[in-house]
Amino acid sequence: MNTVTHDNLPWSREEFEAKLREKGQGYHIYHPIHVLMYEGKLTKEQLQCWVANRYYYQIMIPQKDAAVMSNCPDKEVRKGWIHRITDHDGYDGVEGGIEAWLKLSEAVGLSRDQVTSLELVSPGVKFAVDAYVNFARQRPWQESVCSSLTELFAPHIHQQRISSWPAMYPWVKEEGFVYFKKRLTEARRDVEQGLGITLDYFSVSREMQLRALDILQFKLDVLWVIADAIMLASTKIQVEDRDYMRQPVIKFR
Ligand SMILES: O=C(O)c1cc(C(=O)O)c2c(n1)C(=O)C(=O)c1cc(C(=O)O)[nH]c1-2
Repeated sequence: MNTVTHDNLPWSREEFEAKLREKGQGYHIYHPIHVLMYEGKLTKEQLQCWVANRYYYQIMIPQKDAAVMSNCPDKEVRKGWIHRITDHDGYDGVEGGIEAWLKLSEAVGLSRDQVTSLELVSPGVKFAVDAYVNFARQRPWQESVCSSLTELFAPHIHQQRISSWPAMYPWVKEEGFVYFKKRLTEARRDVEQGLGITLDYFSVSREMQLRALDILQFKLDVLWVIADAIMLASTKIQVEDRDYMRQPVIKFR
């Protein structure tokens, strides 16, 4: 029989939320590629590589959210969740995030065709993004909701780009910032619903709360691996005296 001790009682909602927020220490804002980006140290080709690869994340997010909804029998939750799909896809003549990302692509000097063909997407990015979508397809919807909570930390990274890019990358056209500005409000609103569901569902036991922290770690890992893969795809690699020169933006297909 399990013994109930102080150590395995569930944390209070406040303590649990604080534990979730502490996970922000592992957010991809601290990944070298994002630090270099913020400091203005990426070349034009490297920034283009990041934009082209991140497009794959952008287009898969609505499919991920449709998977969450398809697993969720609760009408009220679905009513709150559905706008995540229209935020990205757009509706009734209103442009969504995917279109805004394509404008960002053009603002950094890429063509739409180059980006929408996905020919610049590295296999590592594809694997990582697909792992996130498959998680949402296969796991209970409350777990998928929890996995979206990296958005707790996203406004900070969007704000960093809005603040630093105009000075660091003055050649990026103004329209490029629309996406990041849009996400500032959208992410804050999304996280309210996601956090409420997570605190309710996982607070029944310490074991469940620890499971939530593991799920959030999985998502942090997805984002970290995406950043790793993009960094590798955009870096000149030298090993000993051999020069593994890759094109700044490489074609995989
Ligand atoms: O640019 C970023 O660093 C970043 C991070 C994240 C995130 O933390 O998952 C998202 C986004 N952007 C984003 O734009 C977005 O629409 C989004 C949706 C989700 C999600 O898990 O449902 N994360 C993110």
